[in-house]
Amino acid sequence: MEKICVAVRVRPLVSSDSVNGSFWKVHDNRISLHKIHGTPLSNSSYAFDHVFDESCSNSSVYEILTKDIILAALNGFNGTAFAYGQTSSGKTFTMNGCETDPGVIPRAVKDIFSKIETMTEREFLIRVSYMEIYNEEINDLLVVENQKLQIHESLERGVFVAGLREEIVNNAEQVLDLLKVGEVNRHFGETNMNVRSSRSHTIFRMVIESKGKDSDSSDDSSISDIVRVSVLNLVDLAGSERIAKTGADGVRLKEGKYINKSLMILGNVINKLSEGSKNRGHIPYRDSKLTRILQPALGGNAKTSIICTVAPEEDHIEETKGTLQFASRAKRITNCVQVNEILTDAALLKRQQLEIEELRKKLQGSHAGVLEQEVLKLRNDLLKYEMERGKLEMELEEERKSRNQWISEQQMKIENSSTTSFSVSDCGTNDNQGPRYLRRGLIEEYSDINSTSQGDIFKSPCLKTASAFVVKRSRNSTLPDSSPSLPEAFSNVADEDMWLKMNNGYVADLDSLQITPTRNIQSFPLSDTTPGCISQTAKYEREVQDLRRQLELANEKINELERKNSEEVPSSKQLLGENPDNQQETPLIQELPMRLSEYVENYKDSFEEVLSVMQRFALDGKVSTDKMLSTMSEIGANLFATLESHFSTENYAAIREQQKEFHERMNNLITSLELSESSITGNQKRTALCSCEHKGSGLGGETESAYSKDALNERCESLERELQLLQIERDSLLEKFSESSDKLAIVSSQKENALKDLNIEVQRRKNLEGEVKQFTAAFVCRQKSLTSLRGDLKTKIEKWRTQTPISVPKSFDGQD
Ligand SMILES: Nc1ncnc2c1ncn2[C@@H]1O[C@H](COP(=O)(O)OP(=O)(O)OP(=O)(O)O)[C@@H](O)[C@H]1O
Repeated sequence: MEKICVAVRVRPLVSSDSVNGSFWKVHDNRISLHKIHGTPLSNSSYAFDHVFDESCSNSSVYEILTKDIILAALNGFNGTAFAYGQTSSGKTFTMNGCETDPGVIPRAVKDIFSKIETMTEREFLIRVSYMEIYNEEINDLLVVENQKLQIHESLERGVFVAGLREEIVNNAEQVLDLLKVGEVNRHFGETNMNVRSSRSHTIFRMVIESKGKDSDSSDDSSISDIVRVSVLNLVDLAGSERIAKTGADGVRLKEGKYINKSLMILGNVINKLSEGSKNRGHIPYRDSKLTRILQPALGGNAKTSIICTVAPEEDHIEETKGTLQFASRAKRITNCVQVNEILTDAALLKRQQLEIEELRKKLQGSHAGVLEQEVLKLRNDLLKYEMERGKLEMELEEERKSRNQWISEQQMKIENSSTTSFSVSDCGTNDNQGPRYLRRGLIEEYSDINSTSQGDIFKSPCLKTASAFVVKRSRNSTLPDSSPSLPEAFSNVADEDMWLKMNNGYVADLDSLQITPTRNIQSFPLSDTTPGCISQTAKYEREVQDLRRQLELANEKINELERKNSEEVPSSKQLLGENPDNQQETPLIQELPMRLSEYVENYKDSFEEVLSVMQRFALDGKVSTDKMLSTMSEIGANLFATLESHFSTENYAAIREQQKEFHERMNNLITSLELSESSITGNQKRTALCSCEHKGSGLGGETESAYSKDALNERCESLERELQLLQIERDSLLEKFSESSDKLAIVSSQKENALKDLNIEVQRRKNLEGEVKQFTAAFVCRQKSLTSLRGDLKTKIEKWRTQTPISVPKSFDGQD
């Protein structure tokens, strides 16, 4: 922001008006109105940037006031210097000067060219135009025909006078010559106040274009393609005038009115501008052509200096005061000054290339490629981990399956072992003399038992229970003498198993039987330190012992019944013998023990076969406890039915009642046994699970499995841990992948934007190239037409010279 530089210049006294001398005194940059004898008047002192007194030369005015603006114009700043003041105050003298003291304009012209010569690093193109605003019409002072030109405005050129001739000049002389031409065409008129009064506002304009000279360096060349374009306006305004003083009439009066009107509008513009940006409101630039053309100089982009010329005479005090007030207001105006640079097509192209290069660098700088590679690597890693994870999951699944299978097998075994824990009396003897033998067995299914011939099945109440042992009579073999005798009872099942293990399954007491263990002897852990396991096992053992006791009681009952039965048989026989109706049954009753014995003997093998089948089914897991029990009940019922058919006596009816009662009791006992078994089974399952989970708790044949199960568990846990780690790693990778994807998306969008910009720039470049071609073609065409016109003009001049006796002025000679 830069304030307008305002100076006041006091014209020397004109001889005819200088009787009373100057009423204005100049001191430094202050001008004051004095009385005739030098007494200062109040409220009549004005200060400005510069005040030039009467003795000041044009040289000083130029040097102090306008030289900087002129030189700034060479560096790309717009500049305006104009003279304002009443008529005959010395404006034209200041701007144009005289031969002995050239004014601002000729000095500026000379200075510009002399300065250009020193600025060897740049090359200049200077165009000059000269116009006047006469009666509010714009005339071209360099081309007489160009009258009443119009003002236009465009983005590229701003406000400009269309059709105004602009001469390209190479030196000061050329310009001065043009000035002379303009002076010839300018409107002057004689008034009472000035014999050569300017009747128009003149604007001498120099358009200075410059650019750095070409250099080898690419950077310098890009700078050199930046063209500075500045407009220097040197304005000589027409002076305000009072009609009464000037005595103007007719044309002069009309001129005067236009002059005053335009000056008044200029004053208004200055007033508005001096009010500051907040209060200025609308600036009436368009109210006159003068203000319109000077718009950039007034509050716009230009360095502006105003020289206000005043007449020192007493007669012009009021006009001088008006001028000083105008100057005071102008002093408050601030312009926004900046270098005007435009880009040539080449510069534009180079700048675009630079921008493209910058975009490329930006793209490279964004590490898009690196990120893409990183993302690719992460994707590969992720894929690899996913594959590994899948593999591990499959392995884990297999491990789980095998573990579950193992556990179910173990549970099944445990269940089987528990569901068949009941006692069996030795069915292989019919003399009731054999030892009571407590045994646990494995019986699960008896699916084919029904298909077996019922007649071949040993139908005995004893078969309600089953043994895990194949019991065979070793008819032709003798047991070793060293066979141990079976203890009456075991404290627990483990002891029992241990005993069997140690004695290879042979029992000396069962001298007529060979007992072969058909299962792996399974035991429950003695060394199980798990409290839950201990308690469960102990409970289980207690329940088993209770059941054993109950069964022993039941067996005793059965024995007793059988004994009673045998005692009753003689009396029955007696009864049968006395009763002739029963004669047919007597031999049967008499033969009963023998036949029963035979019966038992005959079906012994069948019974063993049944047991064998049951044993096999049990081992194959085909027999359920329910089915086994129901089959046994059926066998028992058949046996009773057989006995009933043989002993249909009243006594036997009582025995039968007792047997029925026994049968019911047995059923009840079996029911309670089943309930206890299911309870035990549940406990055993839990016990087994506890045992499995407890490291090192396996015993006997199961120890290895237990250890392998532990290993499996450890392996599973390890795999699960690895899986968790992999999942964490995978999540981390996914997170990284997500972040990278986000970055990639951003970079991609940047890349897309950059590419879009690139395309736009390329398109712009193409358009510009097209425009350059068009302009070049138009320029060539124009040059051709110019050459043609010059040729015609030359011909005409030659013709004119030859035809007219008047000598043609030299200035029209030649190319001009
Ligand atoms: N500083 C000066 N030194 C010597 N003579 C001057 C000076 N200023 C003006 N004059 C003379 O005063 C006369 C009027 O000056 P000039 O024509 O420059 O006034 P003007 O302001 O341009 O008038 P107008 O507005 O009517 O054109 C001229 O004869 C001029 O030579």
